[in-house]
Amino acid sequence: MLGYFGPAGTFTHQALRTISAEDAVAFASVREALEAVREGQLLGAVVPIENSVEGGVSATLDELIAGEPLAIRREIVIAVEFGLYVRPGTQLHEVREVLTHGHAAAQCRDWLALMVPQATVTEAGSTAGAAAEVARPESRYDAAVCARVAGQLYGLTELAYQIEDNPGAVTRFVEVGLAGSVPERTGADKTTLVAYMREDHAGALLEILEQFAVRGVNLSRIESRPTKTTLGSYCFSIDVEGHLDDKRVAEALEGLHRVCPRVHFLGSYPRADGRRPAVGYGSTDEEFDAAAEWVASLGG
Ligand SMILES: O=C(O)C(=O)Cc1ccccc1
Repeated sequence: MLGYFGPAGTFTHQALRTISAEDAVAFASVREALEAVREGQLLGAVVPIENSVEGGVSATLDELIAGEPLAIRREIVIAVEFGLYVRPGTQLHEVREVLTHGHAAAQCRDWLALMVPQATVTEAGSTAGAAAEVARPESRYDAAVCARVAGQLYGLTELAYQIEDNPGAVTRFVEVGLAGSVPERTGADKTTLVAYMREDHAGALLEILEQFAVRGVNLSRIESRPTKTTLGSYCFSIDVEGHLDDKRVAEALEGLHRVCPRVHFLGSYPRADGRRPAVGYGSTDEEFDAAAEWVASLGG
């Protein structure tokens, strides 16, 4: 069975529904969902990882870095549209307390400031959790910013829809399982990894980037995250275009292993958009093989 960052009605739940119609278990936090995968209670879990407006979801990136190895085996990208939902009867001018997930608040900041300037916005665990809370008659919160399905599910009234400041925003979710088997290469894949930087070393970040650049590997995301040991100590969470079975990617990983004190491989998996990377000259598998054969032949 799969788990997801819930409760029912979250955007993560919607993402999960695009890949599975079977029953799934909701968890109140990304940590709890991933912990259940680590403990073997679930086949996998769907969690948010990146938003086109807000960037990486730090709770997920941090959880993937910490603890027992987990691996991403699929990505799901969905459009996110938000609405403002209240208990039946509440009018817009009566909304004083808004509850929602931090990413939703950030994506609707301008609209909320303009349309409910009198309101205070409080962060909830999730958008659907906020809707469930607002649905309680005695709740101190007047409105939730959430998906339309969540508003409906918890019996709320829609005061406004598509209140996001950046129309067309998408969120990327990943299905995570125990590390071990890597999905087969499709030719349109992504690989996620975490590289730790050598400390007190000039050019350490450049050294990491070089490993990809010289092998023609394009990056689709790179974010620094604190290692949580000392102030100023960082690692990099990176998505690259390609699969572990692509020679250029495998060689880049070997290079990282030589120049970084620690590298975590977090999975190779098919891209949601099916886009194949443009592999520049000198970076195809055939060219890597031909080069290796040539070097092997030199000794006679
Ligand atoms: O709270 C939710 O519904 C989530 O799944 C997390 C989230 C919040 C805002 C945008 C995308 C995902």
